[in-house]
Amino acid sequence: RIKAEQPSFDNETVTNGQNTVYLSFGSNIGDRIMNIQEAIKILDEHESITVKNISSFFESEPMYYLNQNQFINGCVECQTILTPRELLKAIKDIEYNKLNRVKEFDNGPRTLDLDIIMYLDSKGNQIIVNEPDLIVPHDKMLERSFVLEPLCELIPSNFEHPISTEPISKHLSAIYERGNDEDYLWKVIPIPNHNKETEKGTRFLKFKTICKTNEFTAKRKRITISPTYLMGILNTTPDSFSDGGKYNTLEKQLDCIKVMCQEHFKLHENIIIDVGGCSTRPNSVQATVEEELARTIPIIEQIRQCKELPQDKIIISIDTYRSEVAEKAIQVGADIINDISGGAFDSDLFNIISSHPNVAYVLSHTRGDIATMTKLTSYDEFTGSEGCEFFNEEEYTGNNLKFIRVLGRELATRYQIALSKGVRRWQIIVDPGLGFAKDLNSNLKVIRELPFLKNYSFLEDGTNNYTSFRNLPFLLGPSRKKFIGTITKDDDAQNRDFATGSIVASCIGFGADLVRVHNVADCSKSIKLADATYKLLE
Ligand SMILES: Nc1nc2ncc(COP(=O)(O)O)nc2c(=O)[nH]1
Ligand SMILES: Nc1nc2ncc(COP(=O)(O)O)nc2c(=O)[nH]1
Repeated sequence: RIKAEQPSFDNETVTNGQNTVYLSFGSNIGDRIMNIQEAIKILDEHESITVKNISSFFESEPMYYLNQNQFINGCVECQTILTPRELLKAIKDIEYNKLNRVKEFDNGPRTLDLDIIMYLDSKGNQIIVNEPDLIVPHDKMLERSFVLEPLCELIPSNFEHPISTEPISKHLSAIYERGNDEDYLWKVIPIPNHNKETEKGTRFLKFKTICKTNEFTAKRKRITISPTYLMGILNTTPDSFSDGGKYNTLEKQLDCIKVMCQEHFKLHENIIIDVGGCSTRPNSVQATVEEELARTIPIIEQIRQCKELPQDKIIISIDTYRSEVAEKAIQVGADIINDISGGAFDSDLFNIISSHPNVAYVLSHTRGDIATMTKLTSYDEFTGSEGCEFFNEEEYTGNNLKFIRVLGRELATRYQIALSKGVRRWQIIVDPGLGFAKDLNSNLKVIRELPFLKNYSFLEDGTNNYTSFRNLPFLLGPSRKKFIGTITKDDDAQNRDFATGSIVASCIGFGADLVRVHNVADCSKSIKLADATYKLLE
């Protein structure tokens, strides 16, 4: 336990301006996600507290007292004029009076636990408090991956602990170096639960990342060891380049889905079905909203009403950039909004996503629009705000990663816009947009340099706007795309399935967490093989 020296804050700076505080939250009773979302809402509504940033959600094994439920943990960054003592009173009020927490014993189960982790005054100085019932920074934080992992999503990797003066990211690496399995967390993305009989609350997309030391180079790197999710494409558009509208009736679509699932569940636990009613092929004619709704809503309803399908294993995404289609699809049972435009084609889309905090959102990279994207393939210039990039722990200004730095910064800009509209980090899956505003070489770099993109973070000059892709799952959609046909000399998209199986394995080898494919039966096997090879999953 770290004993802080004497309290070193003068009331002046703490009470005269917006202080930045990092809180950790945990819940392991009842609907854990709802408890946490409710607590964050109450925090933000408090007249003297503003929520600025929230980490992902993590599921973790209980520490200290092991005979209890797994926790959902995370961290939240707030601005407040409250002193540390006043803040403690406010969060205890939220725990005990607003969320009716009953504390049976120390380290025991709780509906909600909020702790002050760090407190910086309006000038950015760390405030140290060392009183019997209030120790800041939290005296156990450095032994808790369930605090440091989410916290490292919110602070630059060179952010130091005020007492150890070591970067907090180094303390987290030290925990992982101990190699205790219970220190590794599941990153969870809440999605709706449609099976009323089972537990209420949410289902999750789950991802587990560990730090492995390369036995030859002794370098440590983060690798995901959880199974890759397959997103199977259901094109309901007559002109989609790969299916030519052979699923143009509800019955045919439902039959296709039953076959898709039957094959897939031989090898995998669940499936994501991506329903698309408006082609996003470059230069394709865009369906009207009415056409898109007519092609997608009925089949989503049919899937959700089909008793033969195991509802809790079926996750539905809607491939749309339109807010009206997204809203309607969510109402009839979609779990994920898969938007190729990064929220750029419909200014109301982010509002829809933020009004459904338990629906996941695929934040994709593209440029321009369907008609212009093929011309916008130069990555020599930075667009958007000035700032610096980090990869892993180091600030990076090298030139050889220019493509990834430009791509990362454009994705970070869209990410910041999404958050400014109320979308939460815990909802986001990132897609670097294979085939969208990228030439052949750029598409191959997206795959080859994926590890850098997954470790990318960006600090905007002169602000605290820090965007880290740490723990955000990456979706790649290479299936039957032109860049494959160019290399394999297959002009007809229908002949690219074998090649797609190969490139899917490469995507997983470089760290893809989800892959979007047409041929589910074949790619199911490619994924299983790639997971066994790269993710140590036999
Ligand atoms: N995984 C996990 N284990 C835990 N064990 C004890 C406490 C008690 O924490 P406290 O010392 O802040 O009351 N909190 C957690 C928690 O949030 N997550
Ligand atoms: N998330 C995501 N969604 C997508 N939707 C359509 C297409 C265009 O390909 P298609 O016409 O074969 O569906 N590609 C993607 C993609 O790469 N990622």
